[in-house]
Amino acid sequence: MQTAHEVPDKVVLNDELKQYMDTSDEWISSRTGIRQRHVSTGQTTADLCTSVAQQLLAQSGWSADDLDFIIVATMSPDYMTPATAAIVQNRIHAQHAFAFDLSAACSGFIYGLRVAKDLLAGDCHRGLLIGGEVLSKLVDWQERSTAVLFGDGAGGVLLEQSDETASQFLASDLQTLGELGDRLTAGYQPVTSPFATDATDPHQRYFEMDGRAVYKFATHDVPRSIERAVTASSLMVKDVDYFLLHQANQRIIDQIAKRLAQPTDKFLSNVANYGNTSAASVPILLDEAVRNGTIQRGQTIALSGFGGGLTIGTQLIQY
Ligand SMILES: O=C(O)C1CCN(c2ccc(-c3cc(CO)ccc3Cl)cn2)CC1
Repeated sequence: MQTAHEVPDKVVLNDELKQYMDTSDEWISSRTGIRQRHVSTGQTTADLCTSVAQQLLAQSGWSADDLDFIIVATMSPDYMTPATAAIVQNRIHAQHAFAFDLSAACSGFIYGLRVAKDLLAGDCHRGLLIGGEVLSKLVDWQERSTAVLFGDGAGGVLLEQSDETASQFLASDLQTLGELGDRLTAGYQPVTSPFATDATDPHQRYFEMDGRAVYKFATHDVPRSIERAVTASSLMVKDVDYFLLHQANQRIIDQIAKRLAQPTDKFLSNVANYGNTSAASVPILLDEAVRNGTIQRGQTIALSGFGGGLTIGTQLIQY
């Protein structure tokens, strides 16, 4: 499993946000653990994902012609159509790959791992799964409760059909709580036409979040998802070497560690540097942990995403 990531060069420190809203480094860092985030100055989700795809091919030695599929997990695509994955497919000239986007917000990369695993169990031999976001275009930069939380970036993996890859994927647990969907919304597109007479949904294009509700959901339901995946893998929570959770908020990560009764040093974290990058957060964290040697071959890793939908996804892997 090759890993790679790409973030915009522009770094915005917490204190720089004081120019746009009433906030402070102290509030942001104490309540979220975030100290900075990378923000696009013009790069699109497709741009970031294309860079990740090019890195993955260069690292693996495979050519774009060898790819059977490209999946981009994103809640911030460049267009409704073409899919961001299709833009990437064109740019890297992966002429034999079918390409599609997957929309599951912060669980998108984990949902994508399940889809990719099933494709590789069939007639597909090689593919890319990339989580990519430019959330800065979905943020109301005057709304301090949400604007301080998010960042831009992309991360991904090149997966191949092999006995090793098949054995790497242990159990997964994917859940959607649609009844809580309105607790976290972004990118609403109202019905507009000469015939539109009914009142449209009050939601808007920018992020809106019931922080308390999403916080409670994350701290209650994510531990349960991890426990289901671990049990289904005939393992115990203590057998997991590292937990790579969606990087939304350090207090949430610490609370999940407490509920699982596991030491916090098993829970890798880079939320301080990137903020919440939704579908990109787990693959960025995975790539950094592989590159800095934290994650070693043979270790048991729990990958968990959670957020919009509301969704949860946990994938256990034997790295
Ligand atoms: O302490 C405070 O006042 C607030 C309390 C609420 N907080 C939250 C709450 C939820 C999220 C969040 C967001 C997403 C969206 O991708 C997904 C998953 C989560 Cl768990 C992030 N922060 C921030 C600090």
